[in-house]
Amino acid sequence: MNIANLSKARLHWREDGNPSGKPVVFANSLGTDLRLWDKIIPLLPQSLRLIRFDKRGHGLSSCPPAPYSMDDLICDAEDLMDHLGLTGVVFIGLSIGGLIGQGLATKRPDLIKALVLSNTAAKMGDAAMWQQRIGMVQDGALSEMAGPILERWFSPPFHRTDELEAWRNMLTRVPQEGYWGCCAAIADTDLTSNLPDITQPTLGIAGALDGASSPELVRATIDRLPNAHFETIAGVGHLPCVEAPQTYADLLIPFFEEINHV
Ligand SMILES: O=C(O)CC1=CCC(=O)O1
Repeated sequence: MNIANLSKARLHWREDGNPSGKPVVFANSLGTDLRLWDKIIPLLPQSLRLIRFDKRGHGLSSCPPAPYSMDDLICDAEDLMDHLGLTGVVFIGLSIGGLIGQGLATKRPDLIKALVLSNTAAKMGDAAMWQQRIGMVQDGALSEMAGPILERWFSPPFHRTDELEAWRNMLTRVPQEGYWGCCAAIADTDLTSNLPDITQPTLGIAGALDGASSPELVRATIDRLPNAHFETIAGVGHLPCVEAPQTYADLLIPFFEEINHV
């Protein structure tokens, strides 16, 4: 098991592919850990160095006292990449992971060569909605909230699969403090004014049935980036890497080729 003891947190991370290959770093969504990418990793070129991590308060990483700021989450990812000696990274961030990616792209352009912004936006939801969610989680209601959250994560057909229960388990076992700490970071974040400065090549991905970040919302962010293009995956919700892994990989691989990252 790999644990990096960083300046503000201890992060659990995992590496697949070729340790000497070009680096790709994956960042997960709220309520998920690095297993979010389990189906994607084997579909990608194994010549790449494929690194994923549990953000603070999730998975096997430490759970510092909440609330967290987006700067904390960006700093954790930056520290991890520096700890691993990475440069020229393709950073793939889903949802809150995409907010981290947007922040890193302008803070550390030396580190981030290109971005995949999946099911994310420069601003996600409004502060009142997040404050309500924080209150409910602090009252111990994460299990009760799981139904509506899973409806945003997955399409109706996926809800009839045996896998759904496993994702419910992942979500409801997130430490309360880790979950609401990340909600607080999202509530306070609006990166809209940074978008024109994200000059790295970017692939935007949306899920046609995403109830958390609609294709219109994702597109509104991607359209403001100087060097980006946008794709929508049909029939999937907020976590297309889980519901349609082959389609997702079929978007990533040509993007890697286009930016000479294979
Ligand atoms: O839990 C949700 O509603 C989906 C989500 C919002 C931000 C994130 O990372 O996931």
